[in-house]
Amino acid sequence: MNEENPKSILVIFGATGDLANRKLFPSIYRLYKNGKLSEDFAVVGVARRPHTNESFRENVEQSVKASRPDNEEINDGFFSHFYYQPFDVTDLASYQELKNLLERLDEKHHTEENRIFYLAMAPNFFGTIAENLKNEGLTDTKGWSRLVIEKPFGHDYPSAKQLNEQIRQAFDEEQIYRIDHYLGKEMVQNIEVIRFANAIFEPLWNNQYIDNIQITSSETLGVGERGRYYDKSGALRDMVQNHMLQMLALLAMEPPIKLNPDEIRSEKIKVLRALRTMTPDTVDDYFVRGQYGAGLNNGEQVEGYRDETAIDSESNTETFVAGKLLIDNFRWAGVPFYIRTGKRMAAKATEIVVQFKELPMNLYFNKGKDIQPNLLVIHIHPDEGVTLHLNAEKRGVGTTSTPVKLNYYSHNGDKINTPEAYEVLLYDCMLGDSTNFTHWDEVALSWKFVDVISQAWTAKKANFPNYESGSMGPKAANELLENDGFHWWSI
Ligand SMILES: NC(=O)C1=CN([C@@H]2O[C@H](COP(=O)(O)OP(=O)(O)OC[C@H]3O[C@@H](n4cnc5c(N)ncnc54)[C@H](OP(=O)(O)O)[C@@H]3O)[C@@H](O)[C@H]2O)C=CC1
Ligand SMILES: O=C1O[C@H](COP(=O)(O)O)[C@@H](O)[C@H](O)[C@H]1O
Repeated sequence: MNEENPKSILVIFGATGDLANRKLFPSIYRLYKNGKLSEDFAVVGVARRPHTNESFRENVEQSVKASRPDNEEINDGFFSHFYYQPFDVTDLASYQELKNLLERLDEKHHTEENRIFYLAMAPNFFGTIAENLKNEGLTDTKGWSRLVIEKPFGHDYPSAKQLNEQIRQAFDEEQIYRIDHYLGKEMVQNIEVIRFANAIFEPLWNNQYIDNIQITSSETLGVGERGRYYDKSGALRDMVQNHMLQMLALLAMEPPIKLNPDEIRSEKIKVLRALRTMTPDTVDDYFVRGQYGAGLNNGEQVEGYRDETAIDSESNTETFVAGKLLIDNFRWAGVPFYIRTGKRMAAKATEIVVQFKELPMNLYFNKGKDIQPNLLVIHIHPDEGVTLHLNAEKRGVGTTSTPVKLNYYSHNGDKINTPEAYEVLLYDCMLGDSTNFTHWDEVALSWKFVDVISQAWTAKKANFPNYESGSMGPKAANELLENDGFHWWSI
């Protein structure tokens, strides 16, 4: 295999759906345009709707064009790699037809019988598709076969375990690529580089020098069209179980002995194992839940969660979570990791703030007044970069200090050239690099941590709604930090 230009057929189950159209087709195009796909590739879309290759290619073209604001000319050759097969995943006959098609395309596109099966479909189909692919011989090729699975991977630990066992009947762990799109974000991948490639941070990266770490992922959008899924999920399962815990693990893990998937995972897993587990009685001391009411979103009046489409008018589902997590190991004992995520908040931003401890004694500057703590801010989205907050002399005012910021932005505002998370992850999968996908052990530990909290919350009805749309969440989320003498740094 050519490492730079992998040869494979990508089969997208759910090719007429939202994810395929908004994320996958534009990402495949970017890989093509950036020279990361060889000419030896094919994409086969499958779903029930009756498309021909031509009408499917028109759809792909529309979706790619919608993602390119600059009206650029798109080479027609790109679309000629796309094929469509009407397919019902529950009908075994469809798999034989697909097998025949893939064999023909292998010949035509020289794809060496390498296959990626991307399940962009409702999760209740994941197990069935995996089993049928194996039983009908689609994975029995001279090349490699990989399975990409979208979230949610289960609803809790028992359902995730059951799903995993079903999939493992057909695919080995090394063939399974569980997507967490946050792991494809440039600045999430940068966490390791910032930590392990800078002599100035790693010696300070522990409970002697760090006061607390804050991870915020706030959204301005509400639940939108996804009410049916979301009302059964909530922010804890939708964001905390996966994205938030993954970012925490990257921030807290020990340096891996090698930068390979197994070593990195093994360090992340140790962090998840060291998380202090909640009990039903302690959940309220460490976690805050919220649900948005009506309010303002970008200056416009918006309705509350319970009035949104497909949401129960008495829904107990949380659209906001804040939590204080403790990692009971040598490096992090006593350092709170605060997380917060929610919908319909004041800003769309994902940001990590590392707050360093104050100096033991302020000898010279701002005598008698507070000096600002040093902060390292990792901007994940929409800004991508790092800001270091320091104190410097206030010009011409002798021993008075003033806060200063050192900024590094990784893209110079040129968003179009920042790779999309899906583009990065698809390419990794084509290369067989599973570093930025979640291993079953990580998924299992994350569910076990989260399940205690969700069980406690299901058992006790909340007093919802408890935060206004357009705010930064319920008051209790601020109190969580204030009780420890901290506050959320604004994002
Ligand atoms: N959309 C997003 O931004 C995100 C989505 N995800 C996950 O990705 C997956 C897909 O989501 P999304 O694209 O939004 O879902 P959609 O509902 O938009 O798409 C579902 C797709 O499945 C196809 N489908 C449904 N039933 C069958 C069947 N029996 N046989 C064959 N095809 C079928 C549909 O096509 P047809 O009707 O033509 O059969 C459609 O292409 C889900 O697991 C979701 O949780 C994860 C993160 C973000
Ligand atoms: O996985 C999900 O993530 C999005 C937020 O992703 P981002 O890249 O825009 O930060 C969230 O809206 C969605 O509910 C959740 O399923």
